[in-house]
Amino acid sequence: MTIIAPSLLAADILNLEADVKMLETSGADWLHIDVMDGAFVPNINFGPGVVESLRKVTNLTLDVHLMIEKPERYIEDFCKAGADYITVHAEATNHLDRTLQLIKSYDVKAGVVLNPATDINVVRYVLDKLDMILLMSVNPGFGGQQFIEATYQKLEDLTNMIKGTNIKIQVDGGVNSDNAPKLVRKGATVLVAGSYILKHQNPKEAIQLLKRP
Ligand SMILES: O=C(CO)[C@H](O)[C@H](O)COP(=O)(O)O
Ligand SMILES: [Co+2]
Repeated sequence: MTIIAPSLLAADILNLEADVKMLETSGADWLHIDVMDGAFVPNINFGPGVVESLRKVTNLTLDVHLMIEKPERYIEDFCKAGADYITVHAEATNHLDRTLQLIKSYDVKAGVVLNPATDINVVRYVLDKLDMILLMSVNPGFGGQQFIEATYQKLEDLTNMIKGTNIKIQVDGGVNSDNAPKLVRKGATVLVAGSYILKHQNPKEAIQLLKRP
């Protein structure tokens, strides 16, 4: 069954707890928390304090997507705040292997994120340290962007590369009920969707449509 992770980037920040409860009752499996530093991406939002507050109000898996330069500086803070998964951009650190080891030292699940133009070969020699690989299907920094079609081929190539492992493949950016079935067919196991779910008039129906095989 595909895991659906609504992105809180599209939530009502002044009513975050209400949106979290609504997503729980609507069938969300995880919560995807986008963290942006205004340097790696041209936007700024949540820090570890928000993750800590979310941890107090939900038992859903907290999936933290770090869009920050040198993420190794903040791994301890996000692990202690209660993250279940932390994904770091391969493009944002000079020490990917060491950063993944650091995440795992806190007994938190570790993942690598690849921007649309980044080759999948950058994860080839760290597969043993990965619980998840996140393919960005938009350029990171903003919600509500259009899905990049080249993601399908990249996903197919990545699915072949990790065959025989338990690594999850997550796709993030412009995901909706039109592209979800093809993404799942090509190997995606976790779908992130912000605008599609949170701007839908019936988020429960939106989540069901994304889960449809
Ligand atoms: O990482 C992200 C942006 O950098 C978001 O998770 C992503 O854009 C989700 O939003 P949407 O589904 O609206 O595209
Ligand atoms: Co994201």
